[in-house]
Amino acid sequence: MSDTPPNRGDHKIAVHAKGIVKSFGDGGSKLTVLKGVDFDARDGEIMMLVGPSGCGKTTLLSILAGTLRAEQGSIEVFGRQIDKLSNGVVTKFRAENIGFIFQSFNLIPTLNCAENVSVPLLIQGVSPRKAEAKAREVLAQVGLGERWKHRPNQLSGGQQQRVAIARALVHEPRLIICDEPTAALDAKNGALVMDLFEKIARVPGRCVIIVTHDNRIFSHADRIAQMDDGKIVEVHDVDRAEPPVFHH
Ligand SMILES: Nc1ncnc2c1ncn2[C@@H]1O[C@H](COP(=O)(O)OP(=O)(O)OP(=O)(O)O)[C@@H](O)[C@H]1O
Repeated sequence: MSDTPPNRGDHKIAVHAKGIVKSFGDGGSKLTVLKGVDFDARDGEIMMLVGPSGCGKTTLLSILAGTLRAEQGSIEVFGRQIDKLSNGVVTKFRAENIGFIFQSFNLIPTLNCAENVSVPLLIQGVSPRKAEAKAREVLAQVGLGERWKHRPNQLSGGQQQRVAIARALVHEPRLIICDEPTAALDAKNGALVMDLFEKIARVPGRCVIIVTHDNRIFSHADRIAQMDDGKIVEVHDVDRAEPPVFHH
């Protein structure tokens, strides 16, 4: 696509969210989860988002990915203001530009791994044969080359998580948004996946945003935003040699 990320200060900004407010429910049961979130992620970086359970991280990710609408605030993704787009246009924008890895994997149980991973390519009109070949290539990159014919229920939780990661990466989206991508992974596979994210994020025009509680992966971040009670309270630059420790 032709949108160019805007420059802010010395950095190109891939994602710029300002004043995001989001509530669930109404009347007496109304819960305001995001209370004016300002959040930036730069072009070419891995940005992590941490914070206590229930502080609004997943809600913010869903709004950045355009799967949930904010009540107030603006969101630019690679220079495109997605909060102003109609549902249909946002869905198309997401399909072309965003890979979303959900906490719950959301794999289709009746499809095998390669078919699951092919879905974003098929949506873009790639032929099934080409889509499956590309899907198998990406499955091999996440260490599941031999398992492409398995159905999700024939895989462990960690293997399913890697299939979900392959599906989010297969169409080479510019923005990858991940909710706890390493939660079900052992150290070896967690490192494999993070290496892959690093390769992706470092390419200009790309960006990876990760919500995580996994302090084993903090050293892979360029910056870490800390969230509390519906707001970003601090943003740290990461010292690779001495990644920060957060307590939840
Ligand atoms: N669809 C919804 N309807 C009502 N309440 C919701 C909905 N989605 C989230 N919430 C509430 O919003 C709050 C924030 O949830 P969210 O999932 O964003 O938190 P989180 O920081 O990602 O938590 P965790 O680290 O436990 O995943 C929680 O109190 C949750 O119960």
